[in-house]
Amino acid sequence: MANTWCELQIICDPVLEETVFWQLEQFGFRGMASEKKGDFRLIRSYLPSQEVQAVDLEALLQNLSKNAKLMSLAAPEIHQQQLDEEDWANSWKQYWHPQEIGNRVLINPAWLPTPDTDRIIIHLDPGVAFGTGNHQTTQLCLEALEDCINSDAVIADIGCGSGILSIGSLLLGASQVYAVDVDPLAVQSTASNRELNAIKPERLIVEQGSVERLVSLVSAPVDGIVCNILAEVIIKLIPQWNAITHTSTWGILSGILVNQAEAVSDTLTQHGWRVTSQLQKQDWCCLNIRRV
Ligand SMILES: C[S@@+](CC[C@H](N)C(=O)[O-])C[C@H]1O[C@@H](n2cnc3c(N)ncnc32)[C@H](O)[C@@H]1O
Repeated sequence: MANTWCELQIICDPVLEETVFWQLEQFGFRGMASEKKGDFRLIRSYLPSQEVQAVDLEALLQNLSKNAKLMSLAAPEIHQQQLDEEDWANSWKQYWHPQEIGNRVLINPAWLPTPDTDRIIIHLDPGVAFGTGNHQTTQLCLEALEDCINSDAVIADIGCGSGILSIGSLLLGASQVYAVDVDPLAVQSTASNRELNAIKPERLIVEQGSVERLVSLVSAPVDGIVCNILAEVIIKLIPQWNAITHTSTWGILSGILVNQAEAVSDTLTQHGWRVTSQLQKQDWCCLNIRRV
């Protein structure tokens, strides 16, 4: 007899999206996917039926309505259905499937079997954190990492999200990564993905915070920086980077729209960095940089 899955569909105000993700994760739901539905968001999430206890589900529904009420928003609309293994797999495939990135990396959702491939596999359960590999900015960073990483490199991942770039760096040959994120949920997600990829905690150190946290964390200047955050945030962080880098540290920056690249480049120049090359996917670009 096939396993069955519980699919929860939640239609809510976009403002509630993060709260809903958080609540679902607390309850143990996996693989959240969200899409636009008119002025609302439709969030789908899944849990094996045998793990669903009626009493917990009721508590989840009450929490979601309470949160909406506190923010004076309409209560989310919730639908639940059972899917058999095959239906679940089919519905899931629309949103999450193994994804090849660049020449060497494959992102595999944690709940799918490990594919037979020569590529480096990053096992990932992004939970609520950003970094599934679906976004162009993450893809650009992973592609750039393929060319930059040399063995023994120590790297700082600023804004680690799910930990995708930290884990990618280590699997591509880096010796150690210091990862930080201002969002505690991202820190949690990076730590659980570290475990999923059987990476020792001393090789991937993850803490809540930003560059100021790295200043006290790193024992020596890092060889590389990856930072996929929005351009305006990157511009604010650049002046702090000299405290954690040496004179030939390289960097990979994304989250930058093509028309923002010049402003980022100008700030880099003012602080002793230069752009060595630029990659682009649709409206997004990725800057390869080096300290001079
Ligand atoms: C676009 S996501 C990138 C996630 C992942 N590194 C990737 O490439 O897919 C940006 C992340 O940066 C974090 N963040 C935003 N501002 C930050 C800051 N000033 N310092 C550190 N992290 C920050 C966010 O919480 C978010 O997790």
